[in-house]
Amino acid sequence: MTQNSVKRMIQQYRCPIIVFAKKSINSRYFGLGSNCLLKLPYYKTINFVTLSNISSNMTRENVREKVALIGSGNWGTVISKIIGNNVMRYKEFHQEVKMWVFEEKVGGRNLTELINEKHENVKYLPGFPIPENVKALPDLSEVVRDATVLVFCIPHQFVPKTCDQLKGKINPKAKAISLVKGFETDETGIRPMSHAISESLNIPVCSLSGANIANEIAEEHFSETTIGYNNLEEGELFKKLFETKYFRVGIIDDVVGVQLCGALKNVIAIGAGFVDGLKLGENAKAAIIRIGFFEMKQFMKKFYGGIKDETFFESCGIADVIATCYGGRNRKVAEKFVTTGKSFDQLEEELLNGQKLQGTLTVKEIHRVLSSKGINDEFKLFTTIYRIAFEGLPPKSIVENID
Ligand SMILES: NC(=O)c1ccc[n+]([C@@H]2O[C@H](COP(=O)([O-])OP(=O)(O)OC[C@H]3O[C@@H](n4cnc5c(N)ncnc54)[C@H](O)[C@@H]3O)[C@@H](O)[C@H]2O)c1
Ligand SMILES: O=P(O)(O)OC[C@H](O)CO
Repeated sequence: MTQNSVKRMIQQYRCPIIVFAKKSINSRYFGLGSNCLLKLPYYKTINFVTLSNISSNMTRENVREKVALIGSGNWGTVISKIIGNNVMRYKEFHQEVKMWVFEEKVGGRNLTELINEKHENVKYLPGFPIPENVKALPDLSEVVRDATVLVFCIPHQFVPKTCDQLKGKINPKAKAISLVKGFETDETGIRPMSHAISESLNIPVCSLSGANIANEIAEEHFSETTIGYNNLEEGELFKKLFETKYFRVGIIDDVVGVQLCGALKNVIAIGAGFVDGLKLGENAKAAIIRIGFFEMKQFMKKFYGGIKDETFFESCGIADVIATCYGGRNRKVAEKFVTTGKSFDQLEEELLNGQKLQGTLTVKEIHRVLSSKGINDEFKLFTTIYRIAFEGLPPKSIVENID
């Protein structure tokens, strides 16, 4: 092998690491220096190691994270664009992203085939290109095989079953981040998605949530988001994976707080939609936002110790309440609930083309917890929203039943 053939190999295979079988045959032997001498755009350094010292040389720096994206709905697809581009920018990551698609037929063809052929999710995010290094797959096991980073972005009702399917299939050293806006409940309280995933798969889980209406971010309009971490190193790695010029990432050591805000703001959005349907104007909507924000904070503090006050003033907190009460799907469908008198299930089916509401389920889930604890009176807005949505209370009660 000549110096030129080694260079060609590096370029052809985009190698970040070159392993030499014999100690005597090393990078100097080829006149390549002890580390990277080629100014290639895709790696900052190329690591030359010999087989004999490969294990000691394989530091965190040169073991690249393989990213699997679990989900490909409206937000999942925007995220595939962001992380697909970012893994190409940083040497910490392997350059392919495998994306799990819950397979379905679109125009008689498999959605995975359409995504891989057109590099576009024609059903959940039509009109926006997906980077070519994002590979859509219908088989969950194949998506997570070898992955060291799992990004969960599916509606919260599908998380338990998806985790069941993942048991025993993932890399035990993997780490995850949940972009899911929802939680699990039972009579005793709530279980954040990060805990549900972590307990099911025995891996650490961070969270990401913010004022993030997917289509606006697909357009690359400026927005912010918040990552909640337990371990700073993981928080910083995830920031690298997600941040772009138009998608600014703040990090805070409050995994639970970040994601609970993301779940509960959907309840407030339903209240805001009722106000819009009733045409009560902006003052009334601002009042619902204020009271909703207060109940959200009370609820979180009651059910979880350790949530930081600062979290409520990050993108995941007040900013997401505002964004979702003006531009989200929960708001839109709640408005139609008032103006058409149809049920939420019917409207979801008719208006969202397969996309899922998270707020209606969360309204039911928190009502169950509040009822079992006998504390509905402490959460008058949340309780009224439940009763309008599911017990036939007139929508105008939204402003009559609150103090
Ligand atoms: N869309 C947004 O603007 C937005 C922004 C931030 C966060 N989120 C959150 O991200 C999460 C994912 O939402 P989304 O917008 O990507 O999805 P979506 O609502 O657009 O689409 C629903 C997805 O669920 C999939 N699905 C249907 N049945 C399934 C099943 N049985 N098992 C697994 N998957 C199934 C569909 O294939 C589709 O990919 C939600 O918690 C949502 O609140 C959404
Ligand atoms: O469309 P929604 O109501 O699910 O809200 C979308 C995002 O969560 C807003 O941040």
